[in-house]
Amino acid sequence: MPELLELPLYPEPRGIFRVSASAGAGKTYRLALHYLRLLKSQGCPSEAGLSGIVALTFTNQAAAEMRERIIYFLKNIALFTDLGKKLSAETGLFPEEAAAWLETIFNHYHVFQVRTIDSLIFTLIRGLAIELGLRPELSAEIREDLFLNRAFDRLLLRLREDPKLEEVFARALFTFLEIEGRGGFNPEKHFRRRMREIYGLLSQRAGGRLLEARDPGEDLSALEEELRRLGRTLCERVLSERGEFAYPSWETYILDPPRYYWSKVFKKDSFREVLKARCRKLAEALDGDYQKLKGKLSIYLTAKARAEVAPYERLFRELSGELLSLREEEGLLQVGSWTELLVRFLSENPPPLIYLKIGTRIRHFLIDEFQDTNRLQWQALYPLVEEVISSGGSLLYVGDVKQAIYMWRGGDPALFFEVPQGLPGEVFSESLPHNFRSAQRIVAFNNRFFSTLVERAHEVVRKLLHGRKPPKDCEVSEELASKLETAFSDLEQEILSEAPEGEVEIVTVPSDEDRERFREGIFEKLAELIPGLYETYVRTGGTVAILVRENREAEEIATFLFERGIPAVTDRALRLENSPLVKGILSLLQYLNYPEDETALAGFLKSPLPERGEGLLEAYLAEKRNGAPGLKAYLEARAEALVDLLDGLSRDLERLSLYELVQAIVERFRLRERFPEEDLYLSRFLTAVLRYEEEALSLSDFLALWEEEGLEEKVGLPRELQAVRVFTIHAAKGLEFSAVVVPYLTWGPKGKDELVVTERGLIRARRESSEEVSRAKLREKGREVLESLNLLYVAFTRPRERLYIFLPEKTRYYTVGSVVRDILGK
Ligand SMILES: Nc1ncnc2c1ncn2[C@@H]1O[C@H](COP(=O)(O)OP(=O)(O)OP(=O)(O)O)[C@@H](O)[C@H]1O
Repeated sequence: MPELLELPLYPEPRGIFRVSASAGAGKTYRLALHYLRLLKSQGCPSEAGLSGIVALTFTNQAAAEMRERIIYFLKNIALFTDLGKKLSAETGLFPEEAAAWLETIFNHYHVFQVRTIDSLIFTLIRGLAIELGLRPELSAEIREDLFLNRAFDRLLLRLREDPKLEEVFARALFTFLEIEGRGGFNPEKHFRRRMREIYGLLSQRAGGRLLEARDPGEDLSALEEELRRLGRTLCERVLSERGEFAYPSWETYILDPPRYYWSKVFKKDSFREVLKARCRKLAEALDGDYQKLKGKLSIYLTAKARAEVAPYERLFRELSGELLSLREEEGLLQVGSWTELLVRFLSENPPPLIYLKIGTRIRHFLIDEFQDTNRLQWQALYPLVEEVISSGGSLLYVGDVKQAIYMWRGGDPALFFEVPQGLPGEVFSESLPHNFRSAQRIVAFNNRFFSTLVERAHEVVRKLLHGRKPPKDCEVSEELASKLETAFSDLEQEILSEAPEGEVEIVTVPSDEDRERFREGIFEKLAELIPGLYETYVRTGGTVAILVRENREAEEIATFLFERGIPAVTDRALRLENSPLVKGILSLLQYLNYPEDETALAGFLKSPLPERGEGLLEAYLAEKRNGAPGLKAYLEARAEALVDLLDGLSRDLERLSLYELVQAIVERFRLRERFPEEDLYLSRFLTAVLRYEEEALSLSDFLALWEEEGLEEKVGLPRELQAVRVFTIHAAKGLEFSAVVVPYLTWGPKGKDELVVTERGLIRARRESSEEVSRAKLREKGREVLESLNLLYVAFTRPRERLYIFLPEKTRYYTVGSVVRDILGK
C-alpha cells in the first residue's frame, strides 16, 4: 500500500485515507502536511482552490491550533527556513507558491475552512433552514445549559394553565424528591440541574439521538398482585406438604415479593436451596413454580426501574417541546440538537440540494481526532463525503482509538474502522510507527506499561468493574477486555535515536484511604517539585502541565501554587476570581442590576475599584451600630461624587451593551492605569463578557449564569503565558508539554448515577435490580472503565521530556492508581 506522502499529486489524490497511530506519532502533523499538499494540487493559488479543502477538528481550540500550524508551515516554506526546506520537499510547495497561498488565505480568510465538525453541520442547517421549517435568519447559537434553563422557565410559566403539564411536573418532582431522595438546600436549582443531566443522558449519551416518546406500558399493580398470588400459592403448597423453609423469615418474604424483592430467597438457583435439606423431594416438585416466581419478579423489577423514573422522561419530552418552540419562535438552536435535526431530515428526504451545492465545491475532507466523532455527526456528514468521493475527491481521517475519551458524549471509536464501508472509493490505510513527541525513556515506559496492561487486560478490567474481589465469570468484563486488547493492539512505538533521553519518575505519596493526608502528601510533593520545573522549563519558554481528572482538582492545585507565588492557570480560565478587580466589577454589576442589594454595594466598596471605598464602608459599619440609615443613603451624604458615578452607570445600563458597560466601568475607575499588573485579568474578563453577550443575555441573565459557572469560563490561554498549566486530561488531549505531572491517580469508573439509558428508555438501576437492569448498568460502567484507561494513556503520552507519576502507597478502591501499582509491581 502506498504511503500518503508517496502518492502522486497529479491528478489530485482521490479515495479514502486512514491514518491510525499512537500518541505523538505525528497524526495532526501529517494532516497539516496533507493540507499543504492539497493546496499544491490545486495549482495556482485561488479562492476556489482554498475553499475546496475542508479540515475538521473536534474543538475550537484544536481548529485554532490547526490554522496556526498551517500558517506557520507556509511561512516557513515562504521564508525557506531549515524547517521550510524540509516541508517544501515533503509537500512540493515552492517558497513563492507558499507566499501566494498565504496571501490568498489572508485575503479570503472566510473560506479558509479549518473548523469544527459542529460548525460545518450548523452551516448545513442554516442552508436548509426553510426546508427544516426553521426561521431563515437562524443564527444564534447558544449554550445548551442556558437554552435548557429558558425552556424550563417557559414550562414553569405554563404550569398554571395546563393541568396535564402540572401533573407531569408534579410527578417528576416526586421522583426527584421522594424516589431519588434528592433536594438539598436549594431544591429548585438542583431539580433544574437534574433535568439538564437527564436531558444530556437522553439526548447525547444515546448516541446523540433523542429517544422516541414511549410509555412504560406495564401495569405495575397487576404485576404486584400476580407476584403475591404466586408467592401465596407456593407457600401454601410448602406448608400443606409439611415442608419447611431454611429460614423462617423466608416464608414472609415469599408471601410478599414486591416488598421483599431484595431478599436472598429470590436469588437461589433452585428451590432446594430455599427449603431445609430434608425437603428435597418437595423442593424438586416445586422448583418450576419457584422459577416462575423469580422470572415474574425480574419482569416486575425491570418495569419498576422504568416506572420510577418514567416521569422524568415525560418531563423531558415537554422540555423538548419547549426547545422546539424556542427554535421556531426565536430562531434559536442549541448546540447538540443541530445534528439530530439534520439527520432526521436526511433520513426522511433525498440528499438535499445544499449537499449537492456544497459537495460540488468541496474537493477534499480532512478530519482530525476521528475517534471522538459520534455516529450522528458522521451520519450528517456522510452524504457530503460520499458526494465528494464519488466526484473524484478525497477524505483523509486520522485518529487513535486508545484516546477515545468522549464516549460519555456519544463519541463512538468503533466508527473509526467502519467509515470506509459504503463509500465509493479506494481505501488507503497507514500507520505511523515513530514517536516524534516524547523522549526515549518516556516512549519506552509507555510501550512497556501499556503492553503489560494489555497482557493483563482481563484481570484489570474485572477489578475496575467489580472491585478487588471480582466474580470469576462476567460477560461484560470479557467483552470489555477484548475491546481493550483490540484498541491497544498497535500501541508499541519506535523510539527516535535522536530524541533526548528524558525521564520518568514515580513519586510515592501517602495512601488515599485517609483523604486529608493524601491531599497534604500530594501538595507537599508538588511544592518540592514544581518550583524547579518552573525554573527549568517555564522560564525558558517551555511548558509544564499538571494533569488531573476533575476541574475541581485543577482549581485546587492552581490556587495552591498561586499562594506559593507560582503563576498557574487552569484550562478554564485564568482564575478570574483571584483578581480583586474582577470581583469588584461583579459586585458593582450586581448592584447596578438590583440597586436594593446592599451586600453587592458593600462588596463593591470593599474592592479596589473606588479609591476610598473600604474606609467608607468601615465608617458606615461603625455608625450603623448607632442606627444609621441604609448604605446608599449614607453614601449620598458622604461620597457624592461616587454616588453620581454610580447613578451615571445605572443610566448607562439602559443604552449600553453589557460589554460596553464593563468597559465604561474599567474606564471610569481608571482600572488599567491604576492596576497595570491586572491587565491580563481585565482583558480576559472582557473577553468572557463578550462571549456571553453574543448569547444575547440581559445583565441579570449574565449574573445568574456567572454565579453558576462564570469561573469556569473558557477563554483561550495566551501561548506565551509564563505559568504552570493545570489542565484536565480532556483539555490536554492533542497537546504536548515539556514536563507533565499526574498527581491524582484516583479516578476510575464511578457507576454512581443510578439512571441508565437502555433500549427501553431511562431506567433506575439499584443493587437489587433485575438481572437485565444490572447488566445495562454494568455496561454503562464498562464504558467508564475503558474511558478511565484511555485517560491514563492520554495523560502519560503528553510529555516531551519528563513525566512524573504520583503513586499512592495504597488505594482504598480499585482505581487507575491501583492499576498502575499492579502493572509496575509495587
Ligand atoms: N514527521 C515529523 N517530523 C518532525 N516532527 C514531527 C513529525 N511528525 C510529528 N512531529 C512532531 O511531533 C509532535 C507530535 O505530533 P502530533 O501532535 O502531530 O502527534 P499526534 O499523533 O497528533 O499526537 P496525539 O495523538 O497525541 O495528539 C509535534 O511536536 C510534531 O510537531
